[in-house]
Amino acid sequence: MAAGNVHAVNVEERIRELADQVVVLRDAYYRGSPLVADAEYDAVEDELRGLIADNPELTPDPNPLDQVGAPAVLHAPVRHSRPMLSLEKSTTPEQVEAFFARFPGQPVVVMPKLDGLSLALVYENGRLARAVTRGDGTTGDDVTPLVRALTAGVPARIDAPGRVEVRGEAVMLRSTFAAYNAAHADKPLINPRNAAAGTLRAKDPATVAGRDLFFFAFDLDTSDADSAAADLEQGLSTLGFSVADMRHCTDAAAAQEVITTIETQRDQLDYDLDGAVLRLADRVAYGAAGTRSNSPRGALAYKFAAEERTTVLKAVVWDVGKTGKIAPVAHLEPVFVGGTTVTRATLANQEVIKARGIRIGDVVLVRRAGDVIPFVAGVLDESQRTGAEEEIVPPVTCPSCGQALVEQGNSRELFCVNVACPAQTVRRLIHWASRAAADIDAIGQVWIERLAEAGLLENPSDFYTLTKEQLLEFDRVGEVSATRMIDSIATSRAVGLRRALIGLAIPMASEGTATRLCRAGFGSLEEVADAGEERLVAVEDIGPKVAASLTEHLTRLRPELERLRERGVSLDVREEDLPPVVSSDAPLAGKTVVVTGAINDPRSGEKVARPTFQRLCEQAGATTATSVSTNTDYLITGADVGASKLTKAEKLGVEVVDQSEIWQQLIAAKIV
Ligand SMILES: NC(=O)c1ccc[n+]([C@@H]2O[C@H](COP(=O)([O-])OP(=O)(O)OC[C@H]3O[C@@H](n4cnc5c(N)ncnc54)[C@H](O)[C@@H]3O)[C@@H](O)[C@H]2O)c1
Ligand SMILES: [Zn+2]
Repeated sequence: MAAGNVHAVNVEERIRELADQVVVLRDAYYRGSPLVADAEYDAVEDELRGLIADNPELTPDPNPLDQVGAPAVLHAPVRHSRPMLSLEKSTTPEQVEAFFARFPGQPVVVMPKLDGLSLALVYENGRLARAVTRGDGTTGDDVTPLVRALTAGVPARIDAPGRVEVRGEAVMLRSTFAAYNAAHADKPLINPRNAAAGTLRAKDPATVAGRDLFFFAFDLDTSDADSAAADLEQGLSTLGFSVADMRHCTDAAAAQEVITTIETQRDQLDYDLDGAVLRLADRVAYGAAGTRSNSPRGALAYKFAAEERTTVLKAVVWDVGKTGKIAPVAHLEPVFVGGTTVTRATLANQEVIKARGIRIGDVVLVRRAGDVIPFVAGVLDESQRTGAEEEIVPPVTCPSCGQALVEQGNSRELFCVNVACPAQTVRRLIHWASRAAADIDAIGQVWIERLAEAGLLENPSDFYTLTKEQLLEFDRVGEVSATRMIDSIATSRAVGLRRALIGLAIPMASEGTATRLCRAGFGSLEEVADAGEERLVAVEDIGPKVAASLTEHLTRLRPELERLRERGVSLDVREEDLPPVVSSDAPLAGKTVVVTGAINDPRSGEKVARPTFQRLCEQAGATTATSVSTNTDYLITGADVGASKLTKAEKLGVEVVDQSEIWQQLIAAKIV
């Protein structure tokens, strides 16, 4: 038999196999229970597309790649005025260049490819008439009541005559997703996209209460051509929509730069995105470019690395933390996700493991998005189980010291309360030496473990009795490294109140707590230990639980504080931990501000780091906060501000102030 024939038969079979897989995977996905991660589904599509391109005569009929993925059931079908399509995908700069080459001279907007579900909002004479899902692209589901109840960013009225159709993406913000899962450990959502789709599939809005969504607009169609601007972004924002973050570009190089910016800023955004979208900025030009079987010609998607992948859960190790919390850590078959290779992920606590039904040996979905540590989001396809999977059994005694564990809170978190627990001892020593605390940078984790094992370290104060001679007795320690270690310890004696408090790892006391105590006028760690709960709760943002924990643990640590003092360690407040001296005519006195966007000094044009600018605002009398709340007076905006922060400010009635205005005040007050 000729080799060519074997090949042909195999290719034909493979194409059929892949096409069948696409149908099955899409069906499960659009029913709300995906069987694989998106990246794995995309790989199936890519292989199929590649084989069909090389063997056009073997194109399956029907070809699933020419269809828009559709949900199985439609409750209230509505036909779209024009099809809602998929997007052509690209992954290389050459493909971006080819897109620009197709439309010479046309300006293009580049925006995030939001990961939610698309919606069409139809307005008739200024009133929201219908909100419809994409469905199979031709016919979608009418989800108006759910959208009205749960989706922010969908105005009930707009100022435009006739029929106006606005399309965009309904997403669950990452902050909403995290808050919802924290409050519903027994019913966690798997990821924001699935959560958004599931929410708008609900039959009864009551069952999805708290699952708030946000609508970002990216498409506009008007019956009356003159009723909105030709520029897409301008048209949408004039009508009052939160527009997907669009940047105008006139050539491929500029677009590529924006794509890179979106990808690098991805972790700081409050929504999931799986790529960037390029699209003709002019609405008439976009319409005139027309469509292919399932995608518009005037747009192109650029795909980013996946933030979710599936892999095998090999084992679960219960890890003892510095406060005695015993947390389940997933050991995984290495997997590339969120830009790095992940081998460990958190499983949160025993309630979450139970709710997600995870077993050892399962193929699990791992999610690493934003600055959140990787976590195991669940098991997608239970039919892959072989029967050899094992239950995850929480320990009843401490894996380090053997003492019986205690359970705390609704999530039944496990704690070892033995203050002499060796694992906790080592964790606490490592924490004391870490950058945010004493910063003993010449002694790494491995050395701390070794020194603790040798009986030389038990408490942080023991660092300060170590001698060069003791260190030289260890293998592979020479004169140079021993001297470096001792010098590094000596430098750390200046640690001071704020960082020493961080270093002592008191349960519930955060870095913010330490900062606030310094600013509230506490002069030393002993003063905090002696203050009593009443004086502590008087400090802004310190509640009764934190105050009780501080008092209890600092009382217990009293002898340790004495030892630290005796060994020359400063526990007094440091200049840098105090609020800046504010002059009487400070322009921002008494104001609470949030800074967002890119900050530049208008005099030099140079970029200014956000913490530096915040410090300047503080010197002008302001208190800085990280997120907009009802307490915020001003949202100070730099360049490229995301729509979600602005909308939130608007909702809460917070005044939005451009950075230029603040710079003028800083300059006038001679702060800069
Ligand atoms: N896990 C699975 O088993 C599985 C199965 C099927 C599909 N999927 C996933 O679903 C997607 C399928 O592709 P698709 O056709 O639904 O969408 P697509 O990736 O082709 O993109 C089209 C969609 O992008 C959205 N979008 C977001 N931001 C946009 C913007 N700024 N401008 C225009 N559109 C924007 C719109 O909702 C639009 O419908 C892929 O991400 C795929 O991985 C996964
Ligand atoms: Zn223990």
